[in-house]
Amino acid sequence: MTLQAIKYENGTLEVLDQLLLPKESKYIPILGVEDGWKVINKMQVRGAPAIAIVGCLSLAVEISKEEFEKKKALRREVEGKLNYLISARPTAVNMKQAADHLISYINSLDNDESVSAQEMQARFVAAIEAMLEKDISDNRSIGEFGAKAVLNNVTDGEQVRILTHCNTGSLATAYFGTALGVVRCLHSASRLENCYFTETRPYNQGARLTAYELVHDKIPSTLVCDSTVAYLMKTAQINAVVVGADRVAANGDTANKIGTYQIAVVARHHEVPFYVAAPLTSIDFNVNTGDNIVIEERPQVEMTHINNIRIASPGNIFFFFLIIN
Ligand SMILES: CSC[C@@H](O)[C@@H](O)C(=O)COP(=O)(O)O
Repeated sequence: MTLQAIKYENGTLEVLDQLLLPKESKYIPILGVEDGWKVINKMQVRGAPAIAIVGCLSLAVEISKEEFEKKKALRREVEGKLNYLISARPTAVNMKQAADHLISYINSLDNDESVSAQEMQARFVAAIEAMLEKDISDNRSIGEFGAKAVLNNVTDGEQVRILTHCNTGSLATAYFGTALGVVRCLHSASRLENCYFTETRPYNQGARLTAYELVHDKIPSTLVCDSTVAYLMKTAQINAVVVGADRVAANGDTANKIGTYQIAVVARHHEVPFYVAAPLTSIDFNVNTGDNIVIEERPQVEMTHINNIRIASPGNIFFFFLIIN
């Protein structure tokens, strides 16, 4: 059975509610942009590439239902709604890149006098639908390149131990994944001894989602506490750390799930190669360095509660770790 977090067919969209996983597999119908914005903002769908795909597909669903007599009206609606979707989660750049690309595409269709309003609508929806296929083929390439890069540092035939953080698999993308795609490729080449993955507080994308995917694919793996990473590197002979990215600045600085930085520092200390596996759509050439990446601030309840049960002592505490991306 294939793990399918995004189900789209002929203008109908459903997404797997990732907040309920692994306890429950429930799909949420997305009837338009407002629903798309909500599932992204509430993190029912998450992972930078999946955010962009679901955001854009929610727009495809909405405009497929409408009739446009004037091309300008379609262009205006598309532009406004894409800009709105970007605001759902600011750090992941993929939605912004997709919006820029689609806005310039719709402008070119608008300027082309041989294209009717109906044709413009159909072509625009087809361009969004193509994003799904493109993401899957990009992920497979990332997986292959990444596996090769990791294996370049080890002797012929040696099996490797990988550490990853957060969830970067089928649930975070259209399918296959970025960093987890590298793990999948190493496993199918019979070169993976074990994939260690962090629980990834506060939202436990590792414990809930990466665990779910690795068990599903029968990939040898071990869940570790976030605070185990330094000890693991000292004792478990990790061959490489592979993580995803929410946004990569022009100089290579990378923003990813909170905790990624400390893993990178520890990897450097232990001389373990550290790889960021990401598609070109995660690179933001408009931002020179990581200092200029807008970091998302999440509600403190995501840290103080698990499944609506308070785990932090109540009181007037200043919660420093509000920033989780
Ligand atoms: C292929 S997913 C890339 C990143 O988005 C991923 O590494 C990550 O940190 C996801 O964080 P999330 O906050 O769950 O959206």
